[in-house]
Amino acid sequence: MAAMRATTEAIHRTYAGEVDESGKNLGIGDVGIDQHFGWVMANYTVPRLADLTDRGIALFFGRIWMDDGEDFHIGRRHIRDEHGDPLVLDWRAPLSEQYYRASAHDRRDVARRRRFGFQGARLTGFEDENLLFGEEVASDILTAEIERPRTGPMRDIVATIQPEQDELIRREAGTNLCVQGAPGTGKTAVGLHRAAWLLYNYTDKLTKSGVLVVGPNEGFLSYISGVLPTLGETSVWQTTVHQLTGAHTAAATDSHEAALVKHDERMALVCERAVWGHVGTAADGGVTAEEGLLIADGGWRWRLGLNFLEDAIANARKHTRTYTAGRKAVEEAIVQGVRRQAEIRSGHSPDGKWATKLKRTPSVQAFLDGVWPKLNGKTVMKKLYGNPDFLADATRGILTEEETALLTGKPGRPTAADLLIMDEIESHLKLRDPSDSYGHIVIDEAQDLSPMQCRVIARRSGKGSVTVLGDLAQGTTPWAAASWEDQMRHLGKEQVEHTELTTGFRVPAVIIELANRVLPHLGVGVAPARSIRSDGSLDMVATADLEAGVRDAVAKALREEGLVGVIAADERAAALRPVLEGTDRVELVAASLAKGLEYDHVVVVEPVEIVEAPATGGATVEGVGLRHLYVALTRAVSRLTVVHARDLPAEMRP
Ligand SMILES: Nc1ncnc2c1ncn2[C@@H]1O[C@H](COP(=O)(O)OP(=O)(O)OP(=O)(O)O)[C@@H](O)[C@H]1O
Repeated sequence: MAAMRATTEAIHRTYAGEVDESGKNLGIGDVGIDQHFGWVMANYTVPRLADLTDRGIALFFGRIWMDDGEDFHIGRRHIRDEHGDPLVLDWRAPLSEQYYRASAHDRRDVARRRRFGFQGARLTGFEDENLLFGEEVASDILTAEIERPRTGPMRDIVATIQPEQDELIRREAGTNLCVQGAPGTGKTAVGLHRAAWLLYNYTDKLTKSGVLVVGPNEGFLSYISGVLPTLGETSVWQTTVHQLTGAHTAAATDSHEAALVKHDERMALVCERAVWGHVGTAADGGVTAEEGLLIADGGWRWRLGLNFLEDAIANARKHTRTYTAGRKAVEEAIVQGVRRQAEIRSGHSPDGKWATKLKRTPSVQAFLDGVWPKLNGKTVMKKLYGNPDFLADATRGILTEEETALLTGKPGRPTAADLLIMDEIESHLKLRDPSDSYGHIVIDEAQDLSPMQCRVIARRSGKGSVTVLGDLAQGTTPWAAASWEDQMRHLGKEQVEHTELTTGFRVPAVIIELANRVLPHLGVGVAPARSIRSDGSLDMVATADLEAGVRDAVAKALREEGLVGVIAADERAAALRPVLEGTDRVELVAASLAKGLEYDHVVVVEPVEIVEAPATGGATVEGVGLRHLYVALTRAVSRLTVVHARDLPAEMRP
């Protein structure tokens, strides 16, 4: 890599004089083609030099010997020798698939595979599998990697990607993938590595259209945000659902009941009717059968009949996708109608200037305003929330009267759900610019999205594909999905490959067994995780003084390496803050925010409080507390201590 860097530096030095710091061509040096070439080269070498920086991570982690005698190293990036021949293959290159997928049963022309163990850039060992002789080794290097103490944000797993994960990561770009997986089965890891694989293999298409990763909250994003950059991908935009839907700018909050209605999929129908319901008949435009529409055009007076106008409106309604385009189509039909009359009368066709003038004629504009009034999102929202008759018309047969009564708000001070409604309304008014949608979107914790949130994402996906990751058992929002088929429908994808992951990489068997007791009580038919880990420990501590119990548990946990996460019901977590103040390596997490995170040692505080706690915002959502507990119990990589002063919830008992 040092040699590759030196070559690139030399190229950069040769041409860098031809651009200034902003990358602008200074116009010095050779003229014409040569100058342009120099400019391109100088720009090209800048990101490449950044890419060739030694990050103190081993450049390779595997090697395969093929049946024909060739052998390859597999690593984080491509490395070539001075002749341009590959020394290390990028893990995303097609040939690397053989490294990840070959087995004694399905060798894929691989005779022998070697895994290297590293700490930083220091080689610590290697293990060989002679596939030709049918050897399959339970990898100590994989085990060590999984059990390694966590010191901070999530890391990449390129060195130890498992065959069933690799199979998902490398699905071709057009595939819409939906992955249901129990806690710790590597869903997030698969999603992020898939994003990197796609960008490498479909560079042209995807760097232009963009790849987006959507996560549930800021904490989760900062936990995962380092993975793609270590894989050399800095162009992926990572965002929370709230940022994507603009909810972070919301100025008001809905009651729980109002939010439920506003997030419901039936709201999409309400929005559709609220917009398209504005389309009237020719009579609304002041036209009668006797008179028709009279249009003054210089010295001429044209007349369009009622039937012609009704047909024009019906055609526009049928053939245009957006309301705004519909109005234009009627306007166009009027021009065409008059043009034909003019042609017959004068023998020649009037020009474009004439057409523009005709459209501006007061009678044409008045007709259009009556039949197809100009709208924008704000005016529709205002009418929906401010005009009871309009609201009743828009919701009739779709929502009940009680539900309709909950649809209130101030468009100037929208709630998070109002912004979804606004986005939906706008989608009927105007088509989104196709360049605003992403080539691929990875959606994590997708079970928590409401139908209306899914639809916002769908509109930003357009013709692009998605990787949808989640666990129905960890759904904790009031609108959490009950089925992946429905969720994918809301996301606008019809062709979907569904798959379920059950091998647990995070949580050791003793701990997952405890969590799996809770699973049958969550009302979802998903498969439990089977841990590949037989290590780990579980401690149940009954105490009379909860705070003292937590303090003790944390002190004990700190005797071991790694991060400690203390998870408690939201209110309890706030109360514990002063108790844990100033302790290094300890993070206090409210149960409602623990999703997606992991710690070497987890202390779960008073499970029964987590079960009883209302959902965020004070609402009571049936069963949500138990799901928060399930999430909390599945965050530990090595050790779990459950501290309780009250009885444990019945669902945790054997
Ligand atoms: N092949 C692997 N090699 C090493 N570590 C792995 C592998 N697959 C997953 N892991 C690790 O297992 C842990 C759990 O993975 P991840 O967070 O992706 O699971 P998840 O299914 O998203 O979990 P949750 O449902 O709890 O959010 C992570 O620390 C991840 O790095």
